[in-house]
Amino acid sequence: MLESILSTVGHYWHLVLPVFAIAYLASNYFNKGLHRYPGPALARVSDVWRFVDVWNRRPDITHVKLHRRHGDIVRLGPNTLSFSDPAAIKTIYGLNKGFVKSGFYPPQQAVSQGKRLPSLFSTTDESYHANLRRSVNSAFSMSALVQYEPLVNEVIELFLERTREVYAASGKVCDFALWLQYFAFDVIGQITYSKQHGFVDKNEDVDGMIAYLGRLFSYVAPIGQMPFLDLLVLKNPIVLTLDKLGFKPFAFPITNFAKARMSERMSEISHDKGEKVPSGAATPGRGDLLSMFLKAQAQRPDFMTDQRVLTMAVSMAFAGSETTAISLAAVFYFLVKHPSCYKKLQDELDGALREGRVGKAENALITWTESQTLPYLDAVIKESFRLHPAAGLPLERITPSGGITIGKGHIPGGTIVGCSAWVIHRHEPTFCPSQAPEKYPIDDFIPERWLDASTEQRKEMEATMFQFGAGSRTCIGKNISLLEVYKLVPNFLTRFNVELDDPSKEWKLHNAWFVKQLNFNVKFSERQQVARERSDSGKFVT
Ligand code: HEM
Repeated sequence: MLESILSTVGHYWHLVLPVFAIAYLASNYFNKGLHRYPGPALARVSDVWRFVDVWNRRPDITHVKLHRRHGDIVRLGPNTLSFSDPAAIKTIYGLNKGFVKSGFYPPQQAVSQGKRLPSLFSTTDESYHANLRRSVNSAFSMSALVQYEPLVNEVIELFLERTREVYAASGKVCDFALWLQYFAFDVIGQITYSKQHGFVDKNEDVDGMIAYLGRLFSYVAPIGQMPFLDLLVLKNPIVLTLDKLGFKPFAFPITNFAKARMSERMSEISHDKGEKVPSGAATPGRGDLLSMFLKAQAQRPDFMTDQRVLTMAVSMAFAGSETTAISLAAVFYFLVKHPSCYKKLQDELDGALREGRVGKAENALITWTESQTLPYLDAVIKESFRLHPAAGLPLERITPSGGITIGKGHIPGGTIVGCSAWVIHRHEPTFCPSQAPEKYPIDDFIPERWLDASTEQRKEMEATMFQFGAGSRTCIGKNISLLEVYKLVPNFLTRFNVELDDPSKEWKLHNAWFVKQLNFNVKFSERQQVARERSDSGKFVT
C-alpha cells in the first residue's frame, strides 16, 4: 500500500509538489481567519515577505506606508499583525494581559558553554523575567539617577575635551553618529563598572565592540522574522558544541570586558574583606550598576547567580549603547537640518546660562535638574524621539491562548501582534495639536507641537510616546538614557557650533532592529559667546 502511494507520488511529483505548495500557502493565507486583515499579498502567505522587507533595512518606511494605505491593522505575515492605533498599546503591552514576547527575541540571546543566556531583554519566560526585574529594579529608579550623574559627568567632560582637541581645533570632519556611539558606550562602561571602555579617549572602536554589535543587530533583525533560521545558523548544534568545547567563533567582545571587570571587582571585595569572597558577597559602595547587581545577588544568592549578574552587565551595553547614541544623533541631526529650531534652542540655553539659571555647578556642566527647567530643550528632545525612535520594528508579542480583543478585532490566541514606534508616533489625532492640525504636519520636525498643545493633549502625546516600549517589558534603562540625552545635548551646544559638512547630503538610515544613522558628517567650532570665566565668587559668568 505504502509502496504504491510512494511510487504514484514519485511518478507524479511535478503535480504533487505544486499541490502541496498551494495547500501550504492556502493554509497560511486562511490561518486562524487572519485573511480578513489587509496586507501585502505575499505577506499573507509567507514570512519570507517580512524577512526580505527587514533585510532591505527600511521596514519602518514599509510599515508606515502600509498603515496609511490599509488602516489600523495590517497583516505582516501569515501569523503576524501590526497595529497603529495607540489604543492597542494598553491591551498588547498592558500588565497581566497574558501576552509574551515572540520568537523574534531568542535569536538575540548570547550563548555561553553551549547554552543560551536569556537576558532581561531577550527572555520569553515571563515569570523568570518578573523575578529578574524585581531583583534589579531599584538600580534603575529615578532616585538612583543621583548616584549615576557624577559618573555620566566624567564621560561628558572627556567627550567635550576630546571633541575640542580632535575635531573643533583641527576643523576635521566628524562622523557624528559614530562619535556619539563612542560616547554612549563609554557612559555604559562608566555607569556599569565605573570604568570606561576607552572609545572616546582613543577615538576608536575598542576591540571592535561596535562593529560586532552592528553585525549582530544586522543578523537578528531579519532572522527574527523567521526565528527557526537561527537554529540553523548561529544556534545550530555544531556552533553550540564548539562553544561548549571552548571554541568561540562568535564570542561577544563585550562579554570579555564584563568578565574582566567582574573578576576585578570580586578581588577588590575579597581584598577589602581580607578573605576569599563567595559569590553573592556585598560590594564596596561605588554606586555603579555592577555594585547594585552584586547587592541584588547578596539579597537573593540562589536566584542572582554569577552568570545572571554577568548577563545583566552585558545586556547594559547591548540594550543601552546603540539606542542612546541613535537618539542623541537624531536630536543633533534635526537641529542642524532646522536652523530656526537650532537658533531658538541656543537662545534658550544662552539665556539660561547668562541669567545663572543653569551651569551653576562647580564643573560648569548643566545638571540633570537644571536641564528639566528648559522647555524648548524638552520639546526638541521629545520631537526627535517622536520622529526617530531607536527601535525600528514592531515590539512583537504573542496573544494569550484564548484570544483577545484588540481595538475592533478579536485576535485568536497564538497570533504575533505588535506596535512599531515609527507608526504609533505618526498617529495624527494624537500628535497634531487639534486647534490647527495643518500647522503641524505629522512627518515634519516641529518642536512647537509640544509647546502649543493644550495641557490635556500634551499629556496624551506624552502617554502615547512608545520609544521605550510599554508595560512590564518597558525599557528599564529609560531614566539613565534620559539623563544622558538631557545632559549631553545642552552641554554640547553651549560649547560647540555644529554644522553639516555637506548640507546637500542626507543621512542614510539602516534599520537593523535599531535605526542607525550613516553619513551624518559634521564640523564643529568652539563657541565664543559662551566661553566662561570664573568670577571671584567661584561661579561661572558668561
Ligand atoms: C534612548 C535610549 C533607549 C531606548 C530608545 C531604549 C528602548 C528600549 C525599548 C523599546 C525596549 C523594549 C523592548 C521590547 O519591548 O521589545 C527596551 C528595553 C530594555 N532596555 Fe532600553 N532603551 C534605551 C536605553 C537603555 C539603556 C541606557 C539601558 C541600560 C542601561 C537599557 C536597557 C534595557 C533593558 C535591560 C531592556 C529590557 C527590559 C525588560 O524586558 O524588562 N535601555 N529599551
